[in-house]
Amino acid sequence: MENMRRSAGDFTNPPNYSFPHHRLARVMRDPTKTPLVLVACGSFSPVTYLHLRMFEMAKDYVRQDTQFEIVGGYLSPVSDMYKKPGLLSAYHRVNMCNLAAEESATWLMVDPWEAFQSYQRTAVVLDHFDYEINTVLGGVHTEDGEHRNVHVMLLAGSDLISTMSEPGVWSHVDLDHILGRYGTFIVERAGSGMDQATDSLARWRNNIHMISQLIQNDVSSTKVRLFLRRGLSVRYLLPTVVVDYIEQHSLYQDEGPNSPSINLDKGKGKDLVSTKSPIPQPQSAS
Ligand SMILES: Nc1ncnc2c1ncn2[C@@H]1O[C@H](COP(=O)(O)OP(=O)(O)OP(=O)(O)O)[C@@H](O)[C@H]1O
Ligand SMILES: O=C(O)c1ccc[n+]([C@@H]2O[C@H](COP(=O)([O-])O)[C@@H](O)[C@H]2O)c1
Repeated sequence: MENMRRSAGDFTNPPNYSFPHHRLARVMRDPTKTPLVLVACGSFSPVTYLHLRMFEMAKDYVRQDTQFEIVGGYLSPVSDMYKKPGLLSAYHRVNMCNLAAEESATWLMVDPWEAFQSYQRTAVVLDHFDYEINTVLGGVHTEDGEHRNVHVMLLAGSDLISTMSEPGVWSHVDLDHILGRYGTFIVERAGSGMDQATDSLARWRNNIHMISQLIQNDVSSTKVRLFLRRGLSVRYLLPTVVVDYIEQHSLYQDEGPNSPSINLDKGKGKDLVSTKSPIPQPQSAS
């Protein structure tokens, strides 16, 4: 299954879906490198500067320490069915991500594929990107017209990778698919140690790239939501267009049905109360 490529019938698409690729570089600058697309999966409720910063940190790392060339980056907001505390509707989360991506880097896009349908496991999401970019679009080319398949990789914070060592959260088959076939860039996150995050993932270590945070910044969506509920300013924690959107639509005024009560502790508030979503029963990733 590791080397198997999916076909159209393996995926369910939301109504009127088309894969966004307007900012995907179709011609590589350096033919000696491997083209790379970064995919960040998460709630993005709301998207913050830290989410955008993850892409910039990965870009520096990729340029300095790898043989990859980034041809595009995607935010992939999770489905409403994920039912995580504080998860605003996919409609608003996707809109906010689009506003943030459009005004930020020129290579960032938002794929609404998983947001507007049933919950899709991350292994399936990465397969979807691989399928859309390499099978449907036909990959990319060098300046000499040589075809290249694009490598898709997961971009995540160390807290997300830590959950991969927690029993019952990810299926082993999916982990092997995500880390064995695709690989990941892990951005250090305050309160979630890098070594601890990857200890039990050692067998895939060649596909796991660790990126240290040289400027500590522990903005989290949880804290932003809490600030908003308390009427505190969130300006300069997230793009101004997103702050304006939140104000215009009066978002995050209530805790919402899934929200536990949280405190402004260090980290994400996750130490005080479990915010882990009930993950729907995994189907096979093959
Ligand atoms: N401050 C941060 N440092 C490093 N990674 C981060 C940071 N904030 C978010 N991420 C990463 O971004 C991805 C998407 O995160 P997500 O949308 O869950 O944001 P969040 O701030 O963790 O949300 P919440 O507070 O609602 O749990 C995850 O891989 C997460 O680890
Ligand atoms: O695929 C899985 O089995 C799986 C298990 C746990 C989490 N995930 C994904 O990881 C992301 C977690 O986001 P968050 O906001 O809970 O940090 C979200 O995109 C989930 O779909 C995926």
